[in-house]
Amino acid sequence: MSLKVINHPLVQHKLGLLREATISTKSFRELANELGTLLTYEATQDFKLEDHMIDGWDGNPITVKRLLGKKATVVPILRAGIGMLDGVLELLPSAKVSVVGLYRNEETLEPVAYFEKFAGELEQRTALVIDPMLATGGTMVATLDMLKAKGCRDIRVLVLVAAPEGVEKVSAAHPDIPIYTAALDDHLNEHGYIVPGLGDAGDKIFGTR
Ligand SMILES: O=P(O)(O)OC[C@H]1O[C@H](OP(=O)(O)OP(=O)(O)O)[C@H](O)[C@@H]1O
Ligand SMILES: O=c1cc[nH]c(=O)[nH]1
Ligand SMILES: [Mg+2]
Repeated sequence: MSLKVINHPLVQHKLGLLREATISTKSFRELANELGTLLTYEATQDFKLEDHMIDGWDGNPITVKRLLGKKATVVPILRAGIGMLDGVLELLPSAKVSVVGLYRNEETLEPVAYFEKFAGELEQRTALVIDPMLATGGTMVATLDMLKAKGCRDIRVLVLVAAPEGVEKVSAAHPDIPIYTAALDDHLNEHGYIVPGLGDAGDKIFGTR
């Protein structure tokens, strides 16, 4: 299993603000995006660099670093993943966006897929899959299955909060894929919600609660 809980003070502070019961839609959106940026910083630590020659300020050539060829795609899982997208694109402004739509059946907790539109050349891209919540893990496993079926091999998962049940399910199905999260929470309640969690992230981001 490759689970990386990001204990950076800024991440933990913002996560604490996000858990507040009376948080406004505006604040939830801002914090979800800011955490998306910070998780992206962590999840791209192994991106490769190459040397590149440029003209420096004084007219002399200098060697600088630049990201090596391999391209990225950000994969928000509708709806709630959209709430982290702007934050991720802050650091990867040229990344293509591959959108998948899945919702969780409220009774069975099984994922239902209803949309997919992937960027091209997925086999050459690093995919950052974003969703605020990893609960039972059904939605994430279905998304990772879809990405691998399209040829994508380098995939990272970025979630704001993960439940142990979800981490186990994803790790069992896709042991090669690292999970970056701000928190590994305690458990799922009888409705499949993460405790302490955030509540319904989609409703909070879209103001539909
Ligand atoms: O790990 P799981 O048990 O599969 O649950 C996690 C999924 O549930 C939520 O989406 P939801 O079904 O509420 O859809 P929404 O984003 O449209 O609100 C959440 O954003 C994840 O996608
Ligand atoms: O805790 C949870 C679980 C699934 N979806 C959410 O939005 N929150
Ligand atoms: Mg929801």
